[in-house]
Amino acid sequence: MQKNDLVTVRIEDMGTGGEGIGKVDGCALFIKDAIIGDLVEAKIMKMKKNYGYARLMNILAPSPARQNARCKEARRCGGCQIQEMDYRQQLAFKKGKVENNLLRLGAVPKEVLDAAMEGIIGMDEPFRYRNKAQYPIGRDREGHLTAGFYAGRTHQIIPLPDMDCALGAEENQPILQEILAFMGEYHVQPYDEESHAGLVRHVLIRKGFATGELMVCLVINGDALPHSDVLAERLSSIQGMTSITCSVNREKTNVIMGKDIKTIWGQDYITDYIGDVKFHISPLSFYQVNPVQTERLYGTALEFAGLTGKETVWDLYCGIGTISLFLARRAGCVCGVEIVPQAIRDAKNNAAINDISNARFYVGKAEEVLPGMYEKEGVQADVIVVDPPRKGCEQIVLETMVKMQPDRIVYVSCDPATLARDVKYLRGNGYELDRVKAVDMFPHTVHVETVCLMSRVEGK
Ligand SMILES: C[S@@+](CC[C@H](N)C(=O)[O-])C[C@H]1O[C@@H](n2cnc3c(N)ncnc32)[C@H](O)[C@@H]1O
Repeated sequence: MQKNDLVTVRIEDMGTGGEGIGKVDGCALFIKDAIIGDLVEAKIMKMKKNYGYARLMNILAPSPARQNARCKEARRCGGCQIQEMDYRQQLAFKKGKVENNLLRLGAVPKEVLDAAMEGIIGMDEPFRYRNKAQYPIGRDREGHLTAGFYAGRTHQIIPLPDMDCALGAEENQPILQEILAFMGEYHVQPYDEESHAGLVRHVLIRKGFATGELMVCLVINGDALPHSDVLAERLSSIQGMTSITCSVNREKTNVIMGKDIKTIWGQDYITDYIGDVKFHISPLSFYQVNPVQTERLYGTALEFAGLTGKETVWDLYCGIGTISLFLARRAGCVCGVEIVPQAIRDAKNNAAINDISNARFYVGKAEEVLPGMYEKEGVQADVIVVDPPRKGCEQIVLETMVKMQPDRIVYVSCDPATLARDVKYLRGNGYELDRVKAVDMFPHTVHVETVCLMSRVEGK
């Protein structure tokens, strides 16, 4: 096989990026937009020794799992990878991914996994789940103002079909339309990356799903937005509008938000709830993007933690303290550790607005704070919750957790491969995998979140 060859391939698996994988002459081919069960014609784009990349040319026989994407730009937009796959099949694919990693990388015996696996929590309505959207603003090929998304691996803006993303809130559409109309009328220029000229770079929209409150933040390459009072008047008539701000970003950078936030109208934050915990969210705050599934994810973590009201809980990699505060009302005390100082400031503020006084938060690396406090102060835990970034827990964090001998470790993970690696270590050091539940936080993407309960085995 060589470049430009046309081949016929049956798709048998899917890669981590959602690309279909099929074999020709024993050689694996990765084909974007092909899904398990498709028979496709593909054109070879690049060949390595044992694998290659091919472009989908024709679907010769569609997979029974294939469906029409709701968004007509689903293939070009980097946001969704598997929108053309039936939702039940997406869930089965994600559950399988978690199981395969635990079996193969985690060396969990099949009978242990079968007893522990409790399935995957999907969404009843897997669209319009995102409470946050960030749209680059620019011009389309004809020179019209547009909001859209970047085509895969480029900074070329593809206009959003009808200014609407199927995963975002319905309010995003009238907000974007109002902003673009305003910019046209008052000759406010969109930012141009190449010349570093123009003003409006991005529009951030957030919605509190529990409160209906809306936030709009325009990221600008300047100190002020001209005629901002006119825009504020127009946007504030949209039901739920609570906060209109500008974020000043004059840097030549791919980082979207600038740190200087100026309020144009209303408050500089919106309020939302996860369960009965209240959060103040400002333009720069981290906040989970799928609130419906977040509540289910944290509910699972809470259930697995098995709290009676007396326990000392450590919540490592705690972000703005969402899990910590969710657990605090049912625990003796909770200690959160997080590397980002602003997130810890938000966590403390969120504890205060909820009258939660049994949560303490520490800024620092989990791999330094936890071992340091264990060695110096002999801190203990009944339950440890970890929700690390994709790379999983540092070895020293795992070692310290084992030394602390909590009864239960609740591991919340966004990467099944590093989860499996860490489960393997914990199983080899006195803990057993008792319960596993996957949660689909991001329908139509390849991502999957997992919650595991590891319980201490007596006598080990
Ligand atoms: C997957 S997020 C979890 C956030 C939080 N549990 C939540 O649900 O909102 C991982 C968090 O770990 C933080 N982080 C990354 N590396 C860290 C480290 N070495 N020590 C402590 N926190 C870290 C990140 O800033 C991020 O907030």
